[in-house]
Amino acid sequence: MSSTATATKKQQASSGPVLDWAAGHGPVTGALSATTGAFAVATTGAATHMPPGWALAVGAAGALGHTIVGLRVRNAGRTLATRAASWLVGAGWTTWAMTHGPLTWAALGSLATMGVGIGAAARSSALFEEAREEEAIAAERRQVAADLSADRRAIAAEWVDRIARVCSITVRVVGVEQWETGAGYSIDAELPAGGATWNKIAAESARLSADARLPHGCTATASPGVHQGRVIIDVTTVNVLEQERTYPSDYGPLSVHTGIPWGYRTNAEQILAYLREQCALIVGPTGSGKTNMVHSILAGFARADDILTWVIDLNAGSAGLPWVLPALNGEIKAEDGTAVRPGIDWLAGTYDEAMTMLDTAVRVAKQRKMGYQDVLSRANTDLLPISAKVPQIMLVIDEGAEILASPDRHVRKLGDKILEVIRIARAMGIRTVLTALGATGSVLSNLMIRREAKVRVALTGGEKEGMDLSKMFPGSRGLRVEQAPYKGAGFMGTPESPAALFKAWRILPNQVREIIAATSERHPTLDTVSAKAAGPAYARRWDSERTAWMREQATPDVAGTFGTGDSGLKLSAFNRPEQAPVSPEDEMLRQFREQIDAQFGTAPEPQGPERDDGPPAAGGLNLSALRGEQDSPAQQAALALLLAAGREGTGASAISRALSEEHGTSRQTVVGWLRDWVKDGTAVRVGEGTKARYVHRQHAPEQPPES
Ligand SMILES: Nc1ncnc2c1ncn2[C@@H]1O[C@H](COP(=O)(O)OP(=O)(O)OP(=O)(O)O)[C@@H](O)[C@H]1O
Repeated sequence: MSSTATATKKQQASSGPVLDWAAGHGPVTGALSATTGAFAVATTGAATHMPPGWALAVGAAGALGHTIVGLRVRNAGRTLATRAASWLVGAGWTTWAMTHGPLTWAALGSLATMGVGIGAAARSSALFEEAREEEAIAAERRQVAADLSADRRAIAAEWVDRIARVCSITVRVVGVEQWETGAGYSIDAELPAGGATWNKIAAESARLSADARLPHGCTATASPGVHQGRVIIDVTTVNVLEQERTYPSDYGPLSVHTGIPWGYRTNAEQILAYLREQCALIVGPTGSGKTNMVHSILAGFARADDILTWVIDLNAGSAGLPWVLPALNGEIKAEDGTAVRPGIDWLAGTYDEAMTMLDTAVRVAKQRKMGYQDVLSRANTDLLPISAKVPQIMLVIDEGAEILASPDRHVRKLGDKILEVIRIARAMGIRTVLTALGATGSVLSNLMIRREAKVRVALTGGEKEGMDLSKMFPGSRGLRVEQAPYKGAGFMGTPESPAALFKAWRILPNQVREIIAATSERHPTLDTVSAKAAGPAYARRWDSERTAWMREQATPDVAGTFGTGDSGLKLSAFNRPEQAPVSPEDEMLRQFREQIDAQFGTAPEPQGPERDDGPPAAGGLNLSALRGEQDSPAQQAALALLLAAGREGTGASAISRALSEEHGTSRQTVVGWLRDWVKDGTAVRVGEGTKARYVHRQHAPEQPPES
């Protein structure tokens, strides 16, 4: 819209002028309006013997009015002249026509010629006006660019001098790029002929930083440019490692394929961990911010729609509890008031549970290898294609490195299982994140860890003792512990991003709760092939006897695990005697079980590759109701197997085979249970004779609508 039209609109809106001298006309309508107006005035004026001088006076006033308005909206001189001339020519013709008679061929012919003339003049002045506006905008842009490049030129000149002074090399700066994060800039420079290399500048990093008077924690780091005669110098001007930055509040979906953000670099850019094939090792002494970092890692995994997170924490469960308790406690509800799923898929806090989890992981990996042969051959790959339907399992093992290096034979068994998972499960989509307090020598000398765990983090948090960065990041030079003296800060290196300074985001319990709520619907469920292999060990993971250890750990202030006093999780339900007819813990676990049962079924909802993704179906079987005296663990396990069998269903023989080792259940007993379940609607029998299968009602083909 032209400035004239804009000004007109504004004017109308504010004062509403009686005579609109700036009334919008195009070249054609303007000319038409002028000529028809002049003709009308001339004919009426002649008929009524109006003094011809009046027409001239009106024309002069029109020219004046339009000129004033034109000046106010800053029309070009050419536009003003065109408009004023149109008024005056029109008025002149009217005066002449009134004197000599408007209805003569001479008057009409000259009027038509005048109309065409006014139209052409108006068109040319409109075009000129448009061009003038465009030129003004371009000039403004040129000015901004000039200011910017003046800035860059100043930086370039300053660094050419500095490099000459400190390194005795005269470079030519090719480009300066200011970082979008505002934390510094990069200089692209050409090295002089004569064999100067980028390393010579890199070696003087500390002196260059001092010469540039950079704040503490900021660096000037040189790295190779596009070819060996070029160098890139990254200069940080703001020490973002010193600042406390909270976990980004965008909890949008992530994927194992697109990388999971674990923190940010000194240029404030996110650093991503790609864990489809890699395992990770995080080392941090007590107080370095390791627990906080684990929480921000779990946050990233919770946000992914193709990751299931299994956590082992034999140390009071602090790594996993905040991701389970708010859901377990019923503190968080979905928007529609239904229960939310915990932010992690399984939490092992005891030796036995950890062993069960690791055994399950091994079984799942082996089963996937067999069950997905056709998928692998169709995709022509030996890496199982991970998706929301066939999710990656991320095993997060707090102080896992200590488990691996433990002198205790019992604990070492767990360590061996961890190594087995790392060894066999890469292709099948199970990877581990191990944390370590330190003592990494023996762990890092383990070939399996060296080969498979190349995503590495060393949190220093000011700790200088026992931090051997050269072992954590072999081949990296110039990393010094004292560069990152802040909690949550340290070094991170991945196959994609060389080891360098970084910091983890601070994540507080309220964000953990927000993420649990925001991601509840997004978590995948274990695929049918894996769920079958996982069996009851997985399906019953939230059972009361299995989660009993949480009762001891669920002290009133789990917030302590976040190192914060006031904004911690308030696990009030643990301390609410009025809600605890038996004991607060039993009541809490009962509620949790009911919620999980009601919302998702205690067993996973296997979603085979053939099924659509979707939110977990509500109204799963309330297993809590079945958990009576007569309901034996074997029967519960059988029911879990039925659930895990999904749409395909299963039979008495298969169930009894699966139960025989642990429970010694006979086929006959299972037949009895199946018959009972068909009677009470828990299961549906499909097929006949040898093809007869039992399908849990959740997966039954024609499931009656829930009442
Ligand atoms: N990324 C961070 N940014 C800012 N401060 C942090 C960060 N991470 C940790 N901190 C601070 O450091 C303190 C200790 O953190 P955290 O409990 O995670 O350390 P830790 O290494 O797990 O120690 P411990 O083993 O004793 O639990 C926190 O209370 C917090 O004040």
